[in-house]
Amino acid sequence: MSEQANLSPTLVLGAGAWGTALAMAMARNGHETWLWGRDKQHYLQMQTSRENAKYLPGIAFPDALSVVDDVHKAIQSCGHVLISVPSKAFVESLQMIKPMLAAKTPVSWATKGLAPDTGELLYDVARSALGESHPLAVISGPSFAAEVAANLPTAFTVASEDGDFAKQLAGLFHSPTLRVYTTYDVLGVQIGGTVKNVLAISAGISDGLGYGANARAALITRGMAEIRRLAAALGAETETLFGLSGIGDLILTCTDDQSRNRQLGLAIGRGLSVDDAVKFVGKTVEGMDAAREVMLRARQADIEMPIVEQVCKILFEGYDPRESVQALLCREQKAELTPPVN
Ligand SMILES: NC(=O)C1=CN([C@@H]2O[C@H](COP(=O)(O)OP(=O)(O)OC[C@H]3O[C@@H](n4cnc5c(N)ncnc54)[C@H](O)[C@@H]3O)[C@@H](O)[C@H]2O)C=CC1
Ligand SMILES: O=C(CO)COP(=O)(O)O
Repeated sequence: MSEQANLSPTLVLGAGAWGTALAMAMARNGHETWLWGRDKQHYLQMQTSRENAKYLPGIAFPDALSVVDDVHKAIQSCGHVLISVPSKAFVESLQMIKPMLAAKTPVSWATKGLAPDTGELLYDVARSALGESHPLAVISGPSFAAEVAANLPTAFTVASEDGDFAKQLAGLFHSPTLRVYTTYDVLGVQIGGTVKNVLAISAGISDGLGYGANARAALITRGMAEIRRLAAALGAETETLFGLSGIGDLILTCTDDQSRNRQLGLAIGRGLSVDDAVKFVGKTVEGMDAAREVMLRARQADIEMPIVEQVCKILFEGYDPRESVQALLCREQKAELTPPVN
């Protein structure tokens, strides 16, 4: 993509919390931004009230943000599409835009997760669905939608193999309250953003059981070791995992109750069944699907991810969370670091 290409207007697909917050951030910078959600009633509400009362109540849309109804027309005339739907709707969104997308229109997404069932990285899914002509990018990092919408200081990362696209996309968001970094390591950014959701469930379970700060710190640190193992096996840069989309997002979601993944874990740890905990949270919890898919990728790569494995056992096999903690503690003694072999 050339440095002069124009990304404006951006069409944001998915009027949930994160799509809306990202649309507001771009529009606040004066970039024309179109927001589309699939629900007609929701569209009418946003159109009339100039806010997204369902997900981000009380925060007015900037003037440069328009809510659009005719998605087909919008896809044909936008300069860039940003997808912000849950991972289970990602493929469906690509299929919807594909027939209408102009040949080289850049596509980015803020979805965190893997493709359902196959565990494919969304970058690979998007590349094979859309072909080679579209610049692609992933947005990820420690960023709760409500804080971005409220204009609180935030930093996140844009990853693309196309450096010009990464720079221009980052530029749409960059502001005195939003620092946006770029990277070429799309693999590392996606792995960090996916696995941290599973680990946030584990941290929530531990806190819900009443275990202390030591246990939480151990889960974060050993969870990071699991992310590193998977990332290394798939060919990501280790450095990425020490950045915003790795350790940054892991800390955020494991420690703050705004995280829906952590909320699910807390509810399970406090004694709700998994089904009741899902109902209780009542929001998008990406770590549920991700747990299964991450485990699939770990088995394919023949690496150990014991915390993710225990989360899967609790979520899908009816394990008692206390038994899972015991299983983790009773693993054979291990070295954290062994001396280099000369
Ligand atoms: N909320 C947050 O703070 C952040 C969320 N994310 C990620 O962004 C993605 C979206 O999350 P949220 O916006 O928070 O979820 P949300 O639950 O607030 O909203 C999801 C939206 O997607 C819509 N949707 C579902 N299927 C759709 C389809 N097939 N076509 C069009 N729209 C569809 C829903 O109607 C809903 O409006 C997730 O992968 C999440 O992990 C990433 C960073 C921050
Ligand atoms: O990814 C997020 C913040 O970076 C949002 O986390 P939750 O999906 O757990 O709420």
